[in-house]
Amino acid sequence: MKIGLIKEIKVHEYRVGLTPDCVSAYVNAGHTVFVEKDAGVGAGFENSEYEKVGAIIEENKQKIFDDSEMIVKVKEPLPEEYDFFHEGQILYTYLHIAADKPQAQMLLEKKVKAVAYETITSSEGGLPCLTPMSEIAGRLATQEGAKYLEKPFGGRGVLLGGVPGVKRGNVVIIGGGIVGLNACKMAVGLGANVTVLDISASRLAFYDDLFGSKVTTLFSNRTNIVKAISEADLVIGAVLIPGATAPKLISKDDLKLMKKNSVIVDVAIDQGGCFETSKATYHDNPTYVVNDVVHYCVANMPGAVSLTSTLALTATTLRHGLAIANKGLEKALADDKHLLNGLNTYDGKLTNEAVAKSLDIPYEPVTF
Ligand SMILES: NC(=O)C1=CN([C@@H]2O[C@H](COP(=O)(O)OP(=O)(O)OC[C@H]3O[C@@H](n4cnc5c(N)ncnc54)[C@H](O)[C@@H]3O)[C@@H](O)[C@H]2O)C=CC1
Ligand SMILES: CC(=O)C(=O)O
Ligand SMILES: [Mg+2]
Repeated sequence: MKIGLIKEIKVHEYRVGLTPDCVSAYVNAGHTVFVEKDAGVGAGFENSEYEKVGAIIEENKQKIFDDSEMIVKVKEPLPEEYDFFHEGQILYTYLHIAADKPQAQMLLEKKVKAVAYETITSSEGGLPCLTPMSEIAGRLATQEGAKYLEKPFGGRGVLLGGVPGVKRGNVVIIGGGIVGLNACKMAVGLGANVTVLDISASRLAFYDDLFGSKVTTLFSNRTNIVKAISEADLVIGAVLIPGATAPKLISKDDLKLMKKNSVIVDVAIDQGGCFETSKATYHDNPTYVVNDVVHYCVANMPGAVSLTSTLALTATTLRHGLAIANKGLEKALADDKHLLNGLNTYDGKLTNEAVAKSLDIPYEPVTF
């Protein structure tokens, strides 16, 4: 198969969809890999390293799209990239289309066969190709939250760990999945007072077993959310209903209950965010203020730690990418229901139920 590796164009997105080691695996399996010039530079991989393992470096982005049967990326296509695609092309990347109707329409109109990393499942449960980025985003969420609590960055001037004689900061994590767990580990490590809210009793029990009295667990309901955020210095939004837009759990009015210059990090922003006031920001200007609450809503947080992220991401995406290349997409989907769960659009059909529901577009499952 002919595979095109595209350089990301999102603001301050430095990850790349394939490392030289990944390219080597494709080439050794008999595939041709076109690498857009400098695609890997932001993650520390030079063109020469790709060339050494057999990639063809190409400067002309349109030519790569024209010549490739499968495009491998990290982030969703941006509007400037829509015209590059051709009918029947395979796209293997994060899509997050539940909160991005124009992109969904483009993929449907162009009949792109789009496999989204974030809806691929596994036999052990969970979302294996989202997990590594959620681990990173969770850890970063606490790190960024701690930074924006600093006065020069607009925060209320609170050190999360406190010091002897002065109380610790309060961190509230809404959604205790992978992002939540990793945010929690970092917050506990910093010595903060941590509260985790989730709708899953078993998930809360897991936290209780893991952290004991270091973490307070609460059922995620209106009463508990309102009380928790009113006492918080840092609130981390980390809910997910796979494929769907995030539920809005905190309204603009609710922010008035929060402390002045407290901080929200809405990691769920790529699925639309779980705060009414969240809107996507970029690493070059990551925060804004609403009702005296600092909002950090970067939708590609892992892009900031591009080397760690690229190694973690590609370690999990390579297997399915190789299966698609080796068997052809249709056979790979027929053989693996977990990969089929990753399929979001095919031949003009929206093939993921949760995504279709969020977009109010008919769900048209496909079988192979
Ligand atoms: N901004 C960024 O750069 C990144 C964003 N993400 C996003 O972070 C979000 C979370 O991802 P994961 O932790 O991997 O998902 P996950 O599926 O592991 O965890 C989600 C958790 O939310 C809980 N939940 C669902 N509804 C809830 C509610 N009403 N109240 C409280 N909890 C609720 C679930 O029970 C689950 O435990 C996703 O939207 C994901 O795409 C992930 C990586 C990077
Ligand atoms: C998951 C995601 O959106 C990211 O890593 O950017
Ligand atoms: Mg994202």
